[in-house]
Amino acid sequence: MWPIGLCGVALATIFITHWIYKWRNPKCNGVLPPGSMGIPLIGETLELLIPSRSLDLHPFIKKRIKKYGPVFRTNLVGRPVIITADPQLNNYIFQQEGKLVELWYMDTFEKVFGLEGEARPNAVGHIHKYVRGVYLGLFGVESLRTKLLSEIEQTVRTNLHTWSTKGTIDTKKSVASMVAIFAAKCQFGYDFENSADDVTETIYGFVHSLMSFPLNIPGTRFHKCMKDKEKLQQVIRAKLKEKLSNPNHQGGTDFLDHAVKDLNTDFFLTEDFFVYATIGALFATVESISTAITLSFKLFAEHPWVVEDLVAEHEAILKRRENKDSPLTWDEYKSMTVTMHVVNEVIRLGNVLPGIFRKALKDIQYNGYTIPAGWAIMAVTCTLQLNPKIFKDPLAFNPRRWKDIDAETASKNFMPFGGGQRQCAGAELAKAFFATFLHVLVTEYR
Ligand code: HEM
Repeated sequence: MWPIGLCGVALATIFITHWIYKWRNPKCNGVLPPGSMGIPLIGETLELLIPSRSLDLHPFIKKRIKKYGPVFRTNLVGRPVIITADPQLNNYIFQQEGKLVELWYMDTFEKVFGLEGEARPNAVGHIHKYVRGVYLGLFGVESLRTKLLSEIEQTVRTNLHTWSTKGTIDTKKSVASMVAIFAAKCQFGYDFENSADDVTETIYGFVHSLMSFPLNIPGTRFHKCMKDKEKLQQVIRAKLKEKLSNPNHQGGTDFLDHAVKDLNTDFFLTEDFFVYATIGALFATVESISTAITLSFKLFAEHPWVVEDLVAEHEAILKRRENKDSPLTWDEYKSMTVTMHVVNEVIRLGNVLPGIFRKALKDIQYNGYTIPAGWAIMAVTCTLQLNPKIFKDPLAFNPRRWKDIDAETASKNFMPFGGGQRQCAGAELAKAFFATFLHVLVTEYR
């Protein structure tokens, strides 16, 4: 019996050793960038998930750039990944959409946002064209000018008033709820004031817990996130059904109104597609804007002179108005130079999107290294924004620096909204929301 047992143990040891060797030395038709694949199954995920309390690059990335250079390999949640903080390679990758690379999200995100199959909302080609067109129509400059700017102002005024009646607020949660009220209204027609159910709590729960370890068992943060997502799906689906069953439905301007008009007119335009795309838009809006505004509170507390600059600009706007109580106009918004410098500076330091993900469709050669087909690529663009040659003393919060940065330098060295075909479709909305928030804050409150 003993010899058989020993043989079994020996075979298992050989198998495991071979498996670990293959894990650490993945196959490649060339030379892989340097790096480590971490421990089997989870790779180096845990280190990246530890939140960073600094405005600097995440320690996971910083440590590895120092050790391996700006392009290195790793493994995240069981996926081989190339991380690049090399601006030249990043730009090249953004231009290769649909050719050498395609959009890719972590497997968790794929499940959460329905990014699987031929009809996924993040597909390339005409699906992307349709989705992008809808987003830009809903949140682009024209929509902001004619409709959304005043809706943002109203939402901000109501929420700031509520905050002012409380002793203290949890900033991130309160800002996220404020953005969620606006987003739910303009994306799926949810009327917060006249609804019994508070969907903003559900949106916050979903958004807040998504960046956690994807372990879906009761008691985990991720499990709560999935429960909130299911509830959100039900609310959006019910809203869609309500619109579809209303024979008198007049074409409105939210995401679901597009669904009513376009449902089943192409193979991908299903109910599921619209529900997932709405959830994706909610996440993109709430998480990004609330992170930036929350950070601004901390930075303002440490730099009161920035608030003084803002007050001067906004009081001048009020002075120029005939009626001080009239709503913010598009021309006034467009005149906010100091405010836009503050918005840029907070977003520069905010690192709102730590990485942009793609998947290599073919082997990619770069500087003697090969990125193998099938591997994920995480492009880290915030190294550009922290480049001391362009942004002197890069970790200092100094909105006045933007006075000396011309448009061309900014376009090459400031890419918080990404680049290429996938450049952020909500950038104008994010800036307008932030600026309107600052307008109400500094003119009405101390
Ligand atoms: C400070 C705020 C924001 C930042 C820093 C930001 C950043 C980004 C970045 C870097 C990308 C490119 C992703 C990629 O290439 O894979 C992106 C794409 C996108 N963002 Fe934003 N975003 C912000 C706010 C918003 C808002 C408010 C929305 C509202 C809907 C939004 C919607 C989108 C969409 C739909 C895309 C995909 C565009 C496409 O694939 O054509 N973002 N964003």
